[in-house]
Amino acid sequence: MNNYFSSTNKQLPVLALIIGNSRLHWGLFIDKNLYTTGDISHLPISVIHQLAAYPTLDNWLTAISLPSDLPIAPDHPIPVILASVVPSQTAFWQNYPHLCLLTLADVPLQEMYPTLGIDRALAVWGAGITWGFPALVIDAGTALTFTGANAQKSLVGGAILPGLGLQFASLGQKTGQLPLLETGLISSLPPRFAMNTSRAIQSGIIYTLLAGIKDFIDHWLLLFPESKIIITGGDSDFLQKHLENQFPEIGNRLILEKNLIFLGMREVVIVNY
Ligand SMILES: Nc1ncnc2c1ncn2[C@@H]1O[C@H](COP(=O)(O)OP(=O)(O)O)[C@@H](O)[C@H]1O
Ligand SMILES: CC(C)(COP(=O)(O)O)[C@@H](O)C(=O)NCCC(=O)O
Ligand SMILES: [K+]
Repeated sequence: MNNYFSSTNKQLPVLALIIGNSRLHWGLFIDKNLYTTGDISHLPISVIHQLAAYPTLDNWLTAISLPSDLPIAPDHPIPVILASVVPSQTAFWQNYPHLCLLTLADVPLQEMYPTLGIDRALAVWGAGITWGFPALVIDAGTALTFTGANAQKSLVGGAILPGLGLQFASLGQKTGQLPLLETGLISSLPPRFAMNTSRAIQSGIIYTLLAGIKDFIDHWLLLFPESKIIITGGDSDFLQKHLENQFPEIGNRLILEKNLIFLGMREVVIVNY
């Protein structure tokens, strides 16, 4: 791990970046605490090269909308901890000074398989450390993933399926006459047996997704009845709200934590150095 992250610098600000398949999620740690977060589009390579050449706070202020009143000097270099599941994006960051690129080797979870996503490893580790093991994480991002760990802090495994937005996009893009719908525009659940095309798509995708999530949770709880279940990702508010309505006994035990992966990053890098 980069020397910058050694104990002498532990009071300094650190920017944590998670590169997902849809967006870049950033979180600024100051003094080991998550100070502020945001979600933005992937940064263009030109901006990343500029940041690598001048990695100072004032350059970061123009690249992402950090608060302007931070307790950090404008010429202070900002170290970056990066967790990426998009290799083409990871490559753009290789020359950033003070870069800490997280890999599975940084996560103390046992029995991981080599191609497990670093986001999933960090999320389930963060969940277990914060709420206790066993833990099941549901990450409702571009892909929707289930990732479980047992009381021995070993990966039990999980599942991957297209996320809510990707399910709408696949119907909108791969068919001749279905509209492209967006999750953000759905204010209420459709009738299950719908009488127009948009509501029929919403019904099909949302009710099968909610039922599928319930089924995975039921199976997990047969194995680990006392497990905590944490939901995160861009569609987590939407899914939690509707799971709560449809299946109150499951909805009520779901913990919603939008910053779950940052909690994992904090555990594996920030608090230990
Ligand atoms: N402003 C937004 N841009 C993109 N997706 C969004 C936005 N707000 C909510 N979402 C939802 O978030 C999902 C993507 O989740 P996110 O956790 O951001 O993905 P990833 O981590 O894979 O990049 C999409 O399915 C979409 O429905
Ligand atoms: C499953 C994922 C695509 C999820 O990514 P996301 O939806 O958060 O962008 C990512 O964790 C990944 O590429 N995983 C590698 C395969 C695996 O975890 O088994
Ligand atoms: K995800």
